[in-house]
Amino acid sequence: MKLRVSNITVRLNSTEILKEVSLEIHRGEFVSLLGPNGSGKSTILRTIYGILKPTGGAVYLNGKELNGAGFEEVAKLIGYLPQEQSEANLKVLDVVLLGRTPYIRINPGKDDYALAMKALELVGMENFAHRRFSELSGGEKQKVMLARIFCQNTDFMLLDEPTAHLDVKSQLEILEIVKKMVKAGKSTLISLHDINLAAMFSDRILMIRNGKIIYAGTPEEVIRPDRIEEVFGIRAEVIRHNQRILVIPEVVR
Ligand SMILES: Nc1ncnc2c1ncn2[C@@H]1O[C@H](COP(=O)(O)OP(=O)(O)OP(=O)(O)O)[C@@H](O)[C@H]1O
Repeated sequence: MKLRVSNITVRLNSTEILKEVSLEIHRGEFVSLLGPNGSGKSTILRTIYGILKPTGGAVYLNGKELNGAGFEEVAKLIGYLPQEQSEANLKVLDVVLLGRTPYIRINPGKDDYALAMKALELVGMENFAHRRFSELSGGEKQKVMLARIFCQNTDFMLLDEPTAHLDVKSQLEILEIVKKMVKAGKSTLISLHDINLAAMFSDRILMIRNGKIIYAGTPEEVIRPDRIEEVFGIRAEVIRHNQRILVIPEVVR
């Protein structure tokens, strides 16, 4: 399992949003994209999934170019959690079952329902199975959307801000689930805003600014005060505590 993004350039409305971005993700890797608002994190994820077409470069999964592959083929290999949640007027269980779409021929079978319920249990939302998705809170919706990705059971997960809307315990629980899946052989590329969470869970971090990956490496290599200042425009102290990296931003005046 290897995902290779080779020199992709993306132009939207004649503005160059991504500039020759290259990256690789291997089996069993948890890789985070860190960067300020508008730096291009979602655009990278959307381009890998094939929603946006690059004007230059290409995306390869296991050596095969993804551009041109059919939706079903891609959806069996890659699960994509978008930033915005669908407001579909469906029951929670049916939203999760959408993750089984690439595998379902006519109607979902017993196994599909069982996998969807298991995924809901994984995110602690099994009691919400028969509620309307549109009536849930932001965090509850986020967990249901994650359950959908988990029951899609792909080798590769693209997660755009999976912890947005979640309380601190849920943030840790969700990233723990993803980490466990990664340890079991899956891979993930995650866009995150919380530098401390990224440092805690990532094998590697890609720092992006103005549509370019400018630093890449382990959290120890990348999370440094000078780099945080360059990428985010803030001063921060970086401390090591109990083998963890903690970033303490200075108050911006
Ligand atoms: N369809 C579009 N047309 C023109 N510009 C676009 C379009 N979609 C996105 N952009 C711009 O591309 C840039 C990158 O957006 P993107 O959503 O990838 O950033 P991001 O790093 O994910 O930001 P955030 O942290 O705020 O989610 C932004 O400046 C955005 O305004």
